[in-house]
Amino acid sequence: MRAEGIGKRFDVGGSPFTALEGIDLTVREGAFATLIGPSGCGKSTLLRILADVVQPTTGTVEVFGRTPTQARKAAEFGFVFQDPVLLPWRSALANVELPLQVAGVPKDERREQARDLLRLVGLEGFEKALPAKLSGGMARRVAIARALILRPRLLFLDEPFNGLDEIRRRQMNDELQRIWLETGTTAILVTHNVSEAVFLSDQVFVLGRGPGRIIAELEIDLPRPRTAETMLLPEFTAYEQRLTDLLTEVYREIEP
Ligand SMILES: Nc1ncnc2c1ncn2[C@@H]1O[C@H](COP(=O)(O)OP(=O)(O)OP(=O)(O)O)[C@@H](O)[C@H]1O
Repeated sequence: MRAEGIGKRFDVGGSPFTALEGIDLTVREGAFATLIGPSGCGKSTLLRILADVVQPTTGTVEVFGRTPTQARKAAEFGFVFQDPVLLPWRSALANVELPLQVAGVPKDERREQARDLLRLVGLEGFEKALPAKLSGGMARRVAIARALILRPRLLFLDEPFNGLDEIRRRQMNDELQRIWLETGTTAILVTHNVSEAVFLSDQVFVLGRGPGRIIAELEIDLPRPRTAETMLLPEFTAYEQRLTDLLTEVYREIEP
């Protein structure tokens, strides 16, 4: 996907506020890309523009040769939000199959696909569980399974592991990498977490603020699948340090 000259102005209490300006980015097909930057730099807004949820004020987006609206209508997008937003009265399986139900897919077929996906996200045996019975990590896996059920070419993830402790977050990063490798989808993640960005990504876009813009792009060239051992490699630590330095610069610009 390619975005060119993306800008976004909001009307805040009658005055214009420029949230994003001059954003150019290209995410390779099949890559795992991450947007990282300080709070309020426009990461979520940019993700929503790429996903056709919000319209840009300037610029264009092209997704596999289509406009974002065409791609969204062709069900090429999957979305995982910060909050898993599961329907509390539906079982894990029924939550995952919902997009297929809406699309009118017969019951047996959608059940089978939902079951396969729950297995893929490591929740075999929890098909009948209601969301209230699931841990935070499990609920997020259900949300990822639901986002994958229409077999999207592009998966958008907006801080999906916020609020999980460090160990759970690492487990979810492992799972997400495995799922991404198995499905071959292109993924775009928003995060604040430097290790998460390095662990998961092929491409990292660092955003600065005032207005939101891309200040650096980092290629993470580490073999897959990445593991706990990968995180101990000097190359891994060097990428973390480089990213931390870039973010420190950005924070210094905001609050010297
Ligand atoms: N609908 C809106 N109307 C007015 N201003 C908005 C709107 N949506 C976002 N903004 C503003 O645009 C800026 C970017 O917001 P956005 O949520 O995209 O940032 P972010 O980098 O994702 O932040 P965080 O990391 O805290 O989630 C913020 O200053 C925010 O207040």
